[in-house]
Formats: sequence, C-alpha cells, structure tokens
Amino acid sequence: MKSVLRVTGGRPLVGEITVRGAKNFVSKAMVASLLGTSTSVLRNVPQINDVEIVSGLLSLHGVSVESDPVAGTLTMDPSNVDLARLADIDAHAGSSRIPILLCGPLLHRLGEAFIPDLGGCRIGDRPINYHLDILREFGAHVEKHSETGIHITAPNGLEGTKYELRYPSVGATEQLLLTAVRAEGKTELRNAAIEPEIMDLIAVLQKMGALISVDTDRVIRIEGVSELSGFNHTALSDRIESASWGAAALATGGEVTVKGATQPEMMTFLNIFRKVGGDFEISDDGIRFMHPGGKLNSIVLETDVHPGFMTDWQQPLVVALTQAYGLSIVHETVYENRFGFTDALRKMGAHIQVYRECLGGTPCRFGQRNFNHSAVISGPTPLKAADITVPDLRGGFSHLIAALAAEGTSNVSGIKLINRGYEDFLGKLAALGADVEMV
Ligand SMILES: CC(=O)N[C@H]1[C@@H](OP(=O)(O)OP(=O)(O)OC[C@H]2O[C@@H](n3ccc(=O)[nH]c3=O)[C@H](O)[C@@H]2O)O[C@H](CO)[C@@H](O)[C@@H]1O
Ligand SMILES: C=C(OP(=O)(O)O)C(=O)O
Repeated sequence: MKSVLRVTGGRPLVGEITVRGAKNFVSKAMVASLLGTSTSVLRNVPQINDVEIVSGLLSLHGVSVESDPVAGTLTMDPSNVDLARLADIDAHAGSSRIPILLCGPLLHRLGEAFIPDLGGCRIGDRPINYHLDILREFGAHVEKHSETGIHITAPNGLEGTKYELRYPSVGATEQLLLTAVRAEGKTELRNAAIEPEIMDLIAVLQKMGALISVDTDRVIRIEGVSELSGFNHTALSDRIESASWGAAALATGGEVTVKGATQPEMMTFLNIFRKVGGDFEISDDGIRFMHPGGKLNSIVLETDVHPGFMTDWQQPLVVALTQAYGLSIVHETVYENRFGFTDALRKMGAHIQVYRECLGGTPCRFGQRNFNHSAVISGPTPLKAADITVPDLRGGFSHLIAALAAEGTSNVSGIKLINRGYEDFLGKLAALGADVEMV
C-alpha cells in the first residue's frame, strides 16, 4: 500500500531542525570499512533508508554492523569478510547504487564480486560504463551473464593504472579510489570528481593508511598499500538536505534554522539563494535560511559538478522559483531526465516549460538529443493543492515543498521514498509547524 501524506499548505515553515551526516558520503565510508583489517567507527550517521540498505549489504559480506541510531554511531567489524555470501547480493537489486562500489574492496579481499541491477533515482539512464572500464583497467575480468548479472574476478590481483574520465563522475571517482588504495603500484585519475563527499572519503581512506594526493586540475594520485586499518571518523554534514530545507523556507515564506549545516560546502547554493532574494545567517551551529519579505527574483542557473551548483539542489530550488518574479531558466547538465517532477508542479498551477535545447548557458552533453533538460519557470504563480505522487528522492521533497506552499490540502503519495535521504522528515516538518498527517 502506498504511503500518503496529507499536507495542508499555505503557512510558512518556521523553526529549527538538525541535519546530520551526508547520505552521499556515509554510504561510501561504510563501504570503505570493508577494506580495513580492524573495526571502523563512523559518527554523525543519519537514520535514513540508505544507511539501512548499506548495513544489510555489509552484513551479507561478513561485516558486522552495530548501530546506535540516537548517537548516530556505526561500528563496523570486517573480520569475517571471508564468510561473505557473494551470490546473495541479488537480494539487494534495485535498492541503491552502492553495490557497484563494493567491487574494488571485494576483489582485493575475495578475488570476485557480483553487481546486481542498481537502484537509485530514475533521473536518467545512469550507465555504469566508466565503473566497468576502470575495473578492467586495474586488471579485473568483467563477464556479463544473462541470468546471474555481472560477475567480476581478479585472478591475478589488481594493478595501479592511469585513467581519464570523460566526465567527472562521482561514483566512478569513488570506484577508482576504493580500488586503487590497495592495488599494486601507482594510479593516476584525470578529470576526477572533487565533490566535498569525495574529499571526506579520501580523508577516511587516509586515516586507514592510504596514500592519496589531490592535485590541481582534477588529478588524483594514489600509491597502493598492502594493508589498511579501520577508521574513526565524523561524517560531513548533508549539504543537500540543508539546501532542501532552505528552499522550503523560501517557497513557504518562512524561516528555518538548520543546525549542523556548514557554509564551505554550500557556498554555491548560498550565492544563488541570495540572488533569488533569500537571506541567511551563518553561525557556528548552522545556517538560518529566511524569506526576508518582498519579491523574489528570477535567475538563470546551470547545474554542474562541484564546485558548480549541484544537480541535487535543483529540484527543491525550482519550487521556490515558481514564486519568483519573471522568467527563470534552469539548465540541467548532470542528468538528462531530471525535470519529470515538474509535471506535478504544473498540475498545482506552476508555469514551467521544459525544452530539449541547452538554454541559458553553455552547450552540454545532452544538447541536440531528445532529452528535456532545460526548464523555463515563469512566476510568480500561486500554487493550489493537488493529489500528487513522489517520483524520486529530491523530486519527492520538492513535491512536499510545493504542497506546503500551496493553498488547500494535498495528498502526497509514495512519501516513504523520501526516507532514503531525509532523516525523520515528518518529525522535522512538525517541528517547523507544518500541518501534515499520514493517512
Ligand atoms: C549515492 C550518490 O552519491 N549519489 C550521487 C552521485 O551519483 P552518481 O555517482 O551515480 O553520479 P555520477 O556523478 O556518476 O553521474 C553523473 C553523470 O555521469 C554519467 N555516468 C556515470 C557513471 C558512468 O559509468 N557512466 C556515465 O555516463 C551519469 O549518467 C550522469 O549523467 O553523484 C551525483 C552527482 O553529484 C548525485 O546527483 C547523486 O546524488
Ligand atoms: C540522485 C540521488 O541519489 P542516488 O544516487 O542515491 O539515486 C540524490 O541523492 O539526489
């Protein structure tokens, strides 16, 4: 049965909430624990579904995971990886994108790995060609079977390599890091992704004993070592969740203090937030996001890899842009299909048109192809309540923001999807004075 949230909108979100560790880092640090010979401890871990999914994956691979959800601590002991039930990984098919990142650590420890069908948000085709190329470059054999999926082996071990990414993919950069740290010899990655979550993963690997340097111009160099220990680390804050609450404050005309939000990773978002007409105050504890009253401004925006404007910030911000004066243009350059969520916004009264062309900026990989990857938002438009269904994680949060900003009562279906990346969002909504009820 679908989970439905009844949202009565039209009142500003006001109050204070806390954001903990980043979904897109915590899951990768958990995978890194497989590389260690001793126990790892990760702190500031949020209670979200993706953490549960990766805990299940680790257990399947012989890592015992102890969780203190209130303290936000995970203790991971990899001493029984030899007992991994590799072929059972299919039970995790479709759950998240993390299983593919287990390949390097498993090849080092057991000499083989399986890749099931991956999950994650359906915001584009999301191929895994870079991942498989990288594994082959290290000397792994990749076999695709129609029944058992992808089977990877490394009968002769893994050797360092030189690789240049065609596009600075986050997952492929992580794949390379998690494989190179224990490969024989040196590895060089060109055109690497340098997202803050990747830098924190590098910090974890360095704590474990890895030798990694991040050089200028997106070049990462790794010298393989024969053994890594466990780590003790506090996860960086979730900049996507923080920005989502900021966008919610703006769209509802409210004021939300996000304890735990950190400025350095959010500078690009904060610049855009200010240009749109939002206001913020930064303290040692977090960031207070405000709608200062008056008109919001339209903007031209392009999503990009770090340090550009994150694609995962795009969907929540678009809801706030429906309340800005004039024409905003948003060019999505990271995923080819991330505007499906605007269908529901149109149903609620927003004026949004999507285009195949690269609008408002430089041409991207998706230009001249049949992908609606640019949006023109014309505002302000009052939003009215509607019955809508959550399409994906960030699109779902955007629907929630739209329902909170709209006059009347909306029914938002499939709301549980949001648990994948937003800790206790119902509790947080209640703390911010939202009128919501599960039905
Ligand atoms: C769990 C996690 O951390 N998810 C994040 C991660 O996803 P993820 O790591 O999957 O995203 P990538 O950076 O790899 O994808 C970026 C682009 O590269 C393409 N690509 C990627 C790999 C490949 O083998 N071939 C290929 O063509 C993708 O289709 C996409 O168009 O980074 C994205 C970009 O910041 C974020 O939106 C996601 O929230
Ligand atoms: C796209 C996202 O995540 P995933 O890669 O897990 O689907 C996201 O967090 O917005």
